[in-house]
Amino acid sequence: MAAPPAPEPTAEPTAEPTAESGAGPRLARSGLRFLLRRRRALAALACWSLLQSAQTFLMGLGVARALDRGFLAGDPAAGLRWLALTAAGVALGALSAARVHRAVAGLVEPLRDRLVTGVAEDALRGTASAPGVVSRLGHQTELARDSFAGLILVAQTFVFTLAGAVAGLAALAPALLLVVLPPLLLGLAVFGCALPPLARRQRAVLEADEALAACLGETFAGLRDITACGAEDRAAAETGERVTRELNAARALARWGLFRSLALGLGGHLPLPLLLLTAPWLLERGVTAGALAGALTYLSQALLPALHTLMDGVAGALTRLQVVLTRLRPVGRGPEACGPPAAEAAPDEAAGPARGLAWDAAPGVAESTARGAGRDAAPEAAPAPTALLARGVAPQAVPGSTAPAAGVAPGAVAGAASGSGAPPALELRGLRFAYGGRSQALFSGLDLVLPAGGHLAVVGPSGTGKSTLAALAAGLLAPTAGEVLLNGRPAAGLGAAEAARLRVLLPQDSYVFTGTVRENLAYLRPGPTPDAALLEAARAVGAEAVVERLGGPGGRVAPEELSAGERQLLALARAWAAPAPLVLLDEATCHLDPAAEARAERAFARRPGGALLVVAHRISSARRASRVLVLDGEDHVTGTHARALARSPLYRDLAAGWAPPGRKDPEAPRPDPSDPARVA
Ligand SMILES: Nc1ncnc2c1ncn2[C@@H]1O[C@H](COP(=O)(O)OP(=O)(O)OP(=O)(O)O)[C@@H](O)[C@H]1O
Repeated sequence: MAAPPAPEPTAEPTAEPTAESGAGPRLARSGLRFLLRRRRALAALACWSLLQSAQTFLMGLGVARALDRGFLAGDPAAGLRWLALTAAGVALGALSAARVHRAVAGLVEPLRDRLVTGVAEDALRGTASAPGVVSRLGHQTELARDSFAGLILVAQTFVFTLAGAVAGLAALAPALLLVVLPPLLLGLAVFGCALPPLARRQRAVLEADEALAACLGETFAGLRDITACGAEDRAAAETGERVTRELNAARALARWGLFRSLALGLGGHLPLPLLLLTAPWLLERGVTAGALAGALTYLSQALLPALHTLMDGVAGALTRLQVVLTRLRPVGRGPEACGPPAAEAAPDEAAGPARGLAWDAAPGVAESTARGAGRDAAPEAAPAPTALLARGVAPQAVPGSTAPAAGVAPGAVAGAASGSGAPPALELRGLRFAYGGRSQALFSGLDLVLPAGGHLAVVGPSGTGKSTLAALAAGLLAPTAGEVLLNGRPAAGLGAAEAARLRVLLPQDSYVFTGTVRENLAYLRPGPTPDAALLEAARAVGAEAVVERLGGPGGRVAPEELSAGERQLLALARAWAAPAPLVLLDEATCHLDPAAEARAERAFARRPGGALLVVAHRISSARRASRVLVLDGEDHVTGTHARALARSPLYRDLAAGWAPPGRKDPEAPRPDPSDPARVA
């Protein structure tokens, strides 16, 4: 069964993240309540801001009077006095700016205290993870404070500048207001309408960017597993989808950004030419040349910059504040990494706005879920390839691949038969390989045939190329010369997904991912798999106790809570349940004790029609195989255990101290007369 197709990237990002619908207005209301409870700080802010209004007021008035009563009236001294008064207003404004910042601090510091207290209390209650607490106590609360301060300053500057300019225009000539106010109000109305969608689009860009970053992080960290599972196409498709989503979100934001420009044009720029166009009409009604110049000063020096700051800053600050506050006290989900969409998340993770917002209450700032916390998620909670694997999409489901039929019994190998006529599971023809042109070749002309049902152990000292051989056999490395055939097909010509259908490679560090036991064990199987089949796989390799302890197929797997051996057992069960004809164990049982290792290897050797290549880290492992390949520098010896003993001094050394002579060997391999494994 093919996996459900990945959702088509939408032309426009979802306007409102579902779980956070209504969070904006609720934040605004609770923010207002927060401010109203601090009337003294508000009053101080208003008082000092009035001085800024006075500065604005004097700015245009001073220019007008300097012209009308000074320079144009032939009294330059009066003109200079008015200009001096205007300069004094500027000094007054500078003084008030410092006080305004202090008053703003009186409003925003309590917010930070409140946030810090809440996070600390959560940490003490043990409901927050350490990395999350550190980030929330530091970066996130600072971001909330800065965004809140920015919002207050932008709003305060605009309101008090507007008040000063309107008062000044009224003082110069009320007729000026008739020209200036209508476009200004129209611009503000347009901006007011565009602000909520703008903030949503800005938020969508932020979330798309975070999701892409999280997805890329997981993908890069899990590259080896992605390659081993043949999931490159899938990973590329998902990453590409995130890129497209971010692109679409950015385009949507840019489209809505046009309204911001329109609003600025109407409210800030249009009054200037209007004043010039209506100058004759205004002059007829007694407006002086100085008053006109003063009005132009108000527009260009005060209103336009204030509008610019408001329209540029408010949407971004609002969005940042909303995002940070909802994360500190989550009402929804954080950045979505490469993983199942929200609907697939565990119910506890998808919890909606059940809690209050960060403004309202110091205690109880909630721990984000591993997903909701985005980059704060405990790093160990979901190992790198998790998201890719957790999608439950087997590599066979990669578009374009030919998936084997669903419902293959565990341990039964799809398309493989041990009978005559079946192609070998693995064949190496004249294999030559060196890492780089100048390195010594690890293999030069190695021939090897591993038939369906065969069991080969690769042994040799460290660094002789055992893992390299496994990677070559898996098609993960390309030979310098010669050929690797998987099930009779050149590995070089296989797509990643097709190669993954023909072999499973288990490295020393086995990966399990956050999800259910079922998802972990069934990952390499196409289509739905009955639990009984998964339990059978677990039993076969000796993982039943781990599965039981985790709560059966539906139990949750937390990789960081498993020992290395337990992780290996789950990975072995997954490989055993896979329909691939060839299993390559590259020291994949190194964390198991000898008895557990023996049980797992025998289980793989018994897989009907399945071939096994084991990179052995214990000589007992080699003893169980029907053929042994001894890597000893340029010399390769292969054959049965007896033949290897006879022909390879190295193998004799490795086997020394093994079973005492004459003792019945419990690891003696089953007779395998049909196995034509050979090395030239
Ligand atoms: N990516 C690489 N680039 C260059 N040289 C490499 C690379 N990987 C491995 N080698 C070298 O190739 C040789 C064989 O490495 P390989 O890991 O296959 O040996 P091994 O027999 O599996 O060793 P061990 O038993 O210690 O795991 C070593 O000398 C190693 O340093």
